[in-house]
Amino acid sequence: MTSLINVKICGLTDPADVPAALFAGARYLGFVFFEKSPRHLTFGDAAFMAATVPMGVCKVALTVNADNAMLDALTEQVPLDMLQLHGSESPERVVEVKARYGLPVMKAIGVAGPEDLAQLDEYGRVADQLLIDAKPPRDAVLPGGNGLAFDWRLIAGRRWPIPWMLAGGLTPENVAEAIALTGARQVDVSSGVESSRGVKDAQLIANFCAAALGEPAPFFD
Ligand SMILES: O=C(O)c1ccccc1NCC(=O)[C@H](O)[C@H](O)COP(=O)(O)O
Repeated sequence: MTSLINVKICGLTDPADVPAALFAGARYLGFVFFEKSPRHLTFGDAAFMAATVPMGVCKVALTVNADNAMLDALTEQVPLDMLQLHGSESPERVVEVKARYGLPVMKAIGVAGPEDLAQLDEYGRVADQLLIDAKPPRDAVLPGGNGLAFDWRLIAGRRWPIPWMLAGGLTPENVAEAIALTGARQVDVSSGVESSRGVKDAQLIANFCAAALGEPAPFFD
């Protein structure tokens, strides 16, 4: 039976992370292009990993306030299926990026309180998908990938204009509850499937996907 939940494993850093995520059933793989991140990839490394991803699995490039020169080089050198804009890109910039690269755009929105929810409708008019993440702390180095959750009750029962993904502090232990509470049909994880910062763990990836998909987790010896 096909599961109704799509999982995105974000911040793959090792070529072995690709088969680990695919075996676990992930439908989206995220590659980070942000130099301050422990998950940052060169275009060459990302292209090598992306070449091993079968059709039907979405290769997502995550960028932060990237300019056209950076995105031109990225899209020329790495085969991609989606761009994730994880900075303070305006709705106008989302429209521009969609038109220039012809790729679907997922806009990340940081949520900490009810005041952050108005922008969901605004970006819902221009993006192809939304990624609803925890707003980073004021002094955070990274705008995402911090392993922090937000209060899921803020978005429980919400009506969504476009497909969306729940992110932020998800783990194998809490993802089923997060899905039940928010009604998310897509979930994203990075820190929650790492053995140390920036290092993905095949068992944790399997545990996360199994918990999200409502299946028993396989055990790797
Ligand atoms: O993951 C990063 O290093 C990163 C760096 C810069 C901007 C965004 C980043 N990650 C964004 C993601 O899509 C993460 O998967 C999402 O924030 C959830 O992360 P986590 O809370 O660690 O599961």
